[in-house]
Amino acid sequence: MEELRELVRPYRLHLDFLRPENALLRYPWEDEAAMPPADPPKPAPVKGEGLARGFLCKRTRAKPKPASGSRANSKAKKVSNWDLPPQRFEFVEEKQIQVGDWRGVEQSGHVQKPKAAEACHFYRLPALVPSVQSISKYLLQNPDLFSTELDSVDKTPTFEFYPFRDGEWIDQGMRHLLEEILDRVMVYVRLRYDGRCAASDILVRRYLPGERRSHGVHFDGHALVTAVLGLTDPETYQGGLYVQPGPDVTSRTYFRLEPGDLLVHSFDLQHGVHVWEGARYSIVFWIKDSAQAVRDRSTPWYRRLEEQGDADVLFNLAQNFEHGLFGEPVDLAKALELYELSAGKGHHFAQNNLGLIYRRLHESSGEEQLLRKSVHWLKAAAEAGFAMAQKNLALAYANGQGLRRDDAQAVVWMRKAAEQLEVEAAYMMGEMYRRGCGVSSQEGVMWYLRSAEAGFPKAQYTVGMLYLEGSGLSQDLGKAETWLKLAAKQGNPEAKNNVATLHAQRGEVAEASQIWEELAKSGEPNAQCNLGMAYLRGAGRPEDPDLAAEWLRKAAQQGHQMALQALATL
Ligand SMILES: O=C(O)CCC(=O)C(=O)O
Ligand SMILES: [Fe+2]
Repeated sequence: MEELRELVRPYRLHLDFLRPENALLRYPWEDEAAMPPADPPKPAPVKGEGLARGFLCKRTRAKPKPASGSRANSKAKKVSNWDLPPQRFEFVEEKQIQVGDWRGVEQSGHVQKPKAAEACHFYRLPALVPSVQSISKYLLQNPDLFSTELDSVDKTPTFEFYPFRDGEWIDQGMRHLLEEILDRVMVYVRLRYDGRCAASDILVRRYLPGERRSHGVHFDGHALVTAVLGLTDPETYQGGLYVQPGPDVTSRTYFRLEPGDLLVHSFDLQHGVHVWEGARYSIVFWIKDSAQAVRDRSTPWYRRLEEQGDADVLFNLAQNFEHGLFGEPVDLAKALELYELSAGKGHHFAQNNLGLIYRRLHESSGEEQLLRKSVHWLKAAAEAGFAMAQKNLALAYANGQGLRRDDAQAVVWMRKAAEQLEVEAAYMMGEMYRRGCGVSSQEGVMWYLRSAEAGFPKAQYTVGMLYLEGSGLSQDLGKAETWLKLAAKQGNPEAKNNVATLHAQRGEVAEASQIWEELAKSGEPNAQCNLGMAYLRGAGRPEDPDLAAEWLRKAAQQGHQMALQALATL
């Protein structure tokens, strides 16, 4: 055994964070009696991963923790949104309805649109489906149906599964279980919205501990109507589907959905999902205004409604023109015109998008006035309280894009976004600590933990590394491995590499090489180097100098220093 350890020792160096140049600060804040060193070591700059390219904060020293009893400590502490229980939406109106052969109750609710006279209406049909047990059983028995592919926006796995797509059944097992339910949903939707409505997609989502458990606030712009079927007992989890009519989290309320309850809303409902505790499953039905729209994958209702000037319609249509979606051509001039109209009506999503588009246009043209417009709109949305814009404004301050570079302001705005239960912003607060932007170590680690607990893979990886190193958290190899495994399960390549490394350090070289091989084939340089070493030393792989050289070369071509050194000794 000792011999194997000896063989795999170099792998330890491949743990990214353990390389001297990436070493984390160590502050003994866990020990109440101890104070941080008077002159703490400067944090090492870390390359741009995680934040926008070019992000590099000035190095600042972490401030010593105030001694207990000091003024700072005795100030009444504001309760964080992260510690408040989710607030529930209460339906007050209800009436008896008949949907085909189903008689039941329709509950109506609405929220006022910000800065507009209109309200957005939605409905809950309690117990539309008498039992969802067989569906839940099917989903539990087939966990692999859920995709671990990465979301195009935030690059984390989605854990979603489409049994029905573009008007066609894909999964016959689910067809058997859902066909009658879909019929019932459609009878209701046609009565309530438009007699020609047709189902476009059905999506099953899961939100499990350790996995992604939040979808930021958004519109379902591709569907005229969305219906969400509850599958999980709401007593067993906290949070869930929420409506957020205003720009900020304080306007957010959560829908209680018993298994079998249906919640129905239109394209202009600002909503999202955040699950604090427990596990939740849901089924989402996306419905268009005609069978033709399903066939064409189009959203014709926006063109029909455009003239009425609703800010949500203008925003959704602008997105279609910006990206050439749903049958519209890419037309940036038209997109800008619509975004401007929507932003002028106070639409914070439109304002945020304008901020980003104007910055892109500035980058390609060099026109200063475009950058001023970008900052104007980002600030408008951020000051209104919109977390996405606050995050973008923070990065603009950190990178000096259109604003004088200002780390303190970057932290202020990122903290505001993170306080709104934004898992990526929370992770970035941790990064800001690690990059020496003036976030205390205590606060930085707290944000990493919040983000990790909410399922954000990069934060899970980082928390794993903090436990491994005993940096900021007391060293705990068990917890380290648990967090690294969670991040690895969500596809984080560095975490997979380090889980393999931990196996290797215990002498479990077969398991280690297996993981490295998979990862190396996907192009991860640390794993390529480690696999090369495994072939070189015959650890977990037959000794094979040719294969060793091949993998080491692949890693070296990506600039991997260890691989370069190892190659030089061959
Ligand atoms: O899971 C849910 O309840 C809804 C998810 C959602 O909003 C979406 O998929 O667009
Ligand atoms: Fe949605």
